[in-house]
Amino acid sequence: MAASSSKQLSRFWEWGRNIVCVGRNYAEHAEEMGSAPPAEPLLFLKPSSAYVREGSPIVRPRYCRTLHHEVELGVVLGRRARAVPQDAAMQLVAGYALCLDMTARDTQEQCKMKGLPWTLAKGFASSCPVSDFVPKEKIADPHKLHIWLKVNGKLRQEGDTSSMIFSIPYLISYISHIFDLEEGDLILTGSPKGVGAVEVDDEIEAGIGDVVSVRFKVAQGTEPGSPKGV
Ligand SMILES: O=C(O)/C=C/C(=O)CC(=O)C(=O)O
Ligand SMILES: [Mg+2]
Repeated sequence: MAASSSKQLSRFWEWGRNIVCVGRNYAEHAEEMGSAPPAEPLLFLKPSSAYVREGSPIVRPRYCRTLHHEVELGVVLGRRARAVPQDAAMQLVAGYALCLDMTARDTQEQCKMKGLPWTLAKGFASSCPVSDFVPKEKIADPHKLHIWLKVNGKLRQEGDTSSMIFSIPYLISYISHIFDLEEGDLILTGSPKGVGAVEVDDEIEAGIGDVVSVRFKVAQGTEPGSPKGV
């Protein structure tokens, strides 16, 4: 199948595509979480309904008391990838996006203690805010990007993608040997250190250098029927 053009992929989040997340891909973030850096990529998924765009709020689920920000570089696939060797992986990339891996940290701690998957902590509605699509031609080297995040104007997180434990071609190749990646899929490549809590009415601003930035407000979820099992 031919690769999609940047124009076709500019609204990748509307396609209902997969969101594949990489955890503990920065040693200093693994350390701040009290976790060891992984020997192999740690993967989890968010549902495509987790996407949220500027103009809509990030909604803290009712079952969450400690909602954390994680700023991450997102990689958007331009075509299907199955068992791709590392040296061919970058040809499948269409572009990038600034992404937030919003995390119900208290729920995640409960899940970790009970040996449960992280879905409730990582996959709730609006847990994946994304920026505009950045075509790959605009990024000279995705492993030399400064990603940053402010809360109410105060710098909370910054990191350089050169510090990733597993590179983008390694991740694409690794994931594509487990399941097919599809055109429009998004890979969140992990958070640098400095994750922290946000409160209702806070404003998050985050970006990739001066290439792209986004702003989101935090709101309280009001849906009844919150999970009680965690
Ligand atoms: O190690 C932990 O307790 C938590 C790790 C994460 O939440 C993983 C990520 O999402 C990440 O590193 O970006
Ligand atoms: Mg993350």
